Amino acid sequence: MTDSQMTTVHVPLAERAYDVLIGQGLIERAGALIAPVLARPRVAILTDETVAGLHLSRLQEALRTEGIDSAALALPAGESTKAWPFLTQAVEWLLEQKVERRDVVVALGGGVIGDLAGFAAAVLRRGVRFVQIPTTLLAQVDSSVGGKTGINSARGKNLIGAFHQPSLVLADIDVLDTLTPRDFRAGYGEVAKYGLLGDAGFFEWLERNGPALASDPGVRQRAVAHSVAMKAGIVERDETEQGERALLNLGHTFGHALEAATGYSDRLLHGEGVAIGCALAFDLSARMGLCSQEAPSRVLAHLRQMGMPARLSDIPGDLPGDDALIALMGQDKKVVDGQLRFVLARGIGEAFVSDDVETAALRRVLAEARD
Ligand SMILES: O=C(O)C(=O)C[C@@H](O)[C@H](O)[C@H](O)COP(=O)(O)O
Repeated sequence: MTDSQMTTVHVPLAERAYDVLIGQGLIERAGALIAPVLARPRVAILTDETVAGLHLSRLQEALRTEGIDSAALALPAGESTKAWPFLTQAVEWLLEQKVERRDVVVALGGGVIGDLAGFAAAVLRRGVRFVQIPTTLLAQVDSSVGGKTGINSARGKNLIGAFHQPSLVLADIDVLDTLTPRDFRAGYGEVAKYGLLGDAGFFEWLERNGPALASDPGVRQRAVAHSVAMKAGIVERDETEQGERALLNLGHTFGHALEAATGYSDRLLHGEGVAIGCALAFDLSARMGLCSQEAPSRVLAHLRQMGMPARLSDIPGDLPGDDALIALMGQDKKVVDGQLRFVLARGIGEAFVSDDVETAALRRVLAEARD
């Protein structure tokens, strides 16, 4: 693919500014694309065992072609890797590789690897640079951009971490062909989120084009680029989530509680939790009289059209009761003075943050979503 077909989204954060490059065949060109951010021709790659089998040798070959040496560590795939023992393993390995302050760590993988590698880079020698090569739809449209890095605690999702911006993001949309249909769909939860939180026109476009995302590279590139551009704009205005950035958390108060309740297991992928969370956030908004019933109906219909879970009853196995779920929500990072804050909506594309949520309405929404 020529450069004219590659989309560049710039994240303008002064001395922490960087580009997100979105296009086809970027892994094959990774050596040339990464070289400008390197102080010396050597990188340490953190990846997972599944991604290593699919893409690591191509990446290392592309680096070698440009004279860049690389060493790689592959961790187990899955959300349970986003935990202290694997962070320790990654950091100790990076030290063993003698990664220096001016060196670059490369995160090759989905959100788990990107978040963990970014956090490892943030704490290694008090901070080294890193490059994200996201290999899932979710990581391309969301977690690789914006600098939220970290790991999970049994008490909640992403509770240990740091803001640490990458120096470059390479989103090669071809690699999404290797995802399982379930993993691809899970990432779609975050794509739909952008339309729901702030762009009704994009949501309408997704209602028409969403099903083609899995097969049409043009549609895919447009959806990824639009999502990244929206995120870059929000991150530019509110890098450390003092206000507007909390909108990117639409669906996450519910979603993170459900992920903790299911033990960060295969029962519920992060993007699936976000999809259910978005549906519930719109249900709650309608129940509180903030938006018409048409909005949650459209959200539910679209998630169903895309084959996504949207209710608590779509999660296999038993879930804890409402009190336990609400207690898990109490660890949410948006909580202020012990008060839960939710991202609600006045309509599609009109999200806002509220600390004024009636517990009765919340319980009603959770109860209805169990049926
Ligand atoms: O980048 C952000 O800001 C987001 O909230 C995007 C979320 O989709 C992402 O899952 C993020 O990691 C959640 O952050 P958290 O602070 O709520 O854990």
